[in-house]
Amino acid sequence: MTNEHQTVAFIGAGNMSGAIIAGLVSNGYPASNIIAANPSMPKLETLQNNLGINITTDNIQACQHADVVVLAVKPHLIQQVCQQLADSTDLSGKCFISVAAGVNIIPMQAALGFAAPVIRCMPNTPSQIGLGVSGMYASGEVSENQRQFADQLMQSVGIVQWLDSEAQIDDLIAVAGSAPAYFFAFMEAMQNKAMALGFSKADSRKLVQQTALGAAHMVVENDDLDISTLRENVTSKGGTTQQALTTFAQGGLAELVDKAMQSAIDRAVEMAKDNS
Ligand SMILES: NC(=O)C1=CN([C@@H]2O[C@H](COP(=O)(O)OP(=O)(O)OC[C@H]3O[C@@H](n4cnc5c(N)ncnc54)[C@H](OP(=O)(O)O)[C@@H]3O)[C@@H](O)[C@H]2O)C=CC1
Ligand SMILES: O=C(O)[C@@H]1CCC=N1
Repeated sequence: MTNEHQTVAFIGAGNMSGAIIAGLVSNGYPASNIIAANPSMPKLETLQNNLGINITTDNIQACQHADVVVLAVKPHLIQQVCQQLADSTDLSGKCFISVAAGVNIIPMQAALGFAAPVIRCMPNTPSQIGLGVSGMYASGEVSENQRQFADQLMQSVGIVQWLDSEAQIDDLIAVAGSAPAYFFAFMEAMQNKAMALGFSKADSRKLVQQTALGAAHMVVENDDLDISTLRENVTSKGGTTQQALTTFAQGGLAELVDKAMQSAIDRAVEMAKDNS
C-alpha cells in the first residue's frame, strides 16, 4: 500500500474497529502506525496483545498524531466525540473517516467546528478476514490524496464501492453493512433445524457452514451465471428443493427480504434525523 506510513487513529475500539484493524494488520499495514482509543481497557489490551497496535484511553492523544481519524463509536456518540476533539486539539490537515450509520457529514462538520474533510464509510465485519465490503462517500473538502488513501485503506480489508451521493450510504447499509447478520440469522435457523433433526450442535454447524461456503463460492466462481440459474441447477422438478423453495415462496421470502432491507434504510434515515 502506498502512503502506508500515515498514522491512523481509531476512536472507539469495538466490533467494527476491531474487524478493520485485524484486517489491516494481517494485510501488512504497520501496527506501529495504528492507534486505537477506547474508554475501557479490555478491548484495547486484546488489540494490543493480538495485533501489536498502539492503544490509549485518551481520544485526544490518539487524534493528536494521526493523519486519518476513524470515528467508530456508536452513532449517538459521534457528535460528542467530534466536539471533544475540536475543543482539545488542532484538527487542521486531518481527514476523518466515519463508519457510523445514520450520522450525516454536515452535523459532523458542525461538531468538528470547521468544514473538515469527512468520508462516510460503511464497512461490514467480514473486513476482519479481508472479505469486507465498504461503501464510501467523500465530502467536497476531501483531497484526491485523502480519497486515495481511504480507498487503499479499505481495499486492504475487502472491496470498495464509491457512491455518488451520501444518501446511498443508507442503501449500502441494507445491502452490505447489516447484511452479514442476515446470512448469520439464516444459518442459525438452519443449524437449529439440523439439531432438532438429531445432529449434534458441532455437526449441525459444520454441515451448515460448509454448505453456505460452498454456495457463496459457487456464486463467486460462476459470475457468468445468474444466481437464479445456480438455484435452478439444484432444483429437480417435483423434487425436494422445489418443495422447500415453494414453502419459502408461500411464506413470502422475497417480499420479506425487500421489507427487511427497506426497514434498515428507513432506520438509517430516522437515525440521521435524530443525529442532526
Ligand atoms: N458492527 C458492525 O457490523 C458495523 C458497525 N458500524 C458502525 O460502527 C460504529 C461502531 O459500532 P460497533 O463497533 O458495532 O460498536 P461497539 O459498541 O462494538 O464499539 C463502540 C466502541 O466505542 C467505545 N466508546 C464508547 N464511548 C466512547 C467515547 N466517548 N470515545 C471513544 N470510544 C468510545 C465503546 O467502548 P465501551 O464498550 O468500553 O463503552 C466501544 O468499544 C457504529 O457507529 C456503527 O454504526 C458500521 C458498519 C458495520
Ligand atoms: O446495526 C447497525 O446499526 C450497524 C450498521 C451496520 C451494521 N451494524
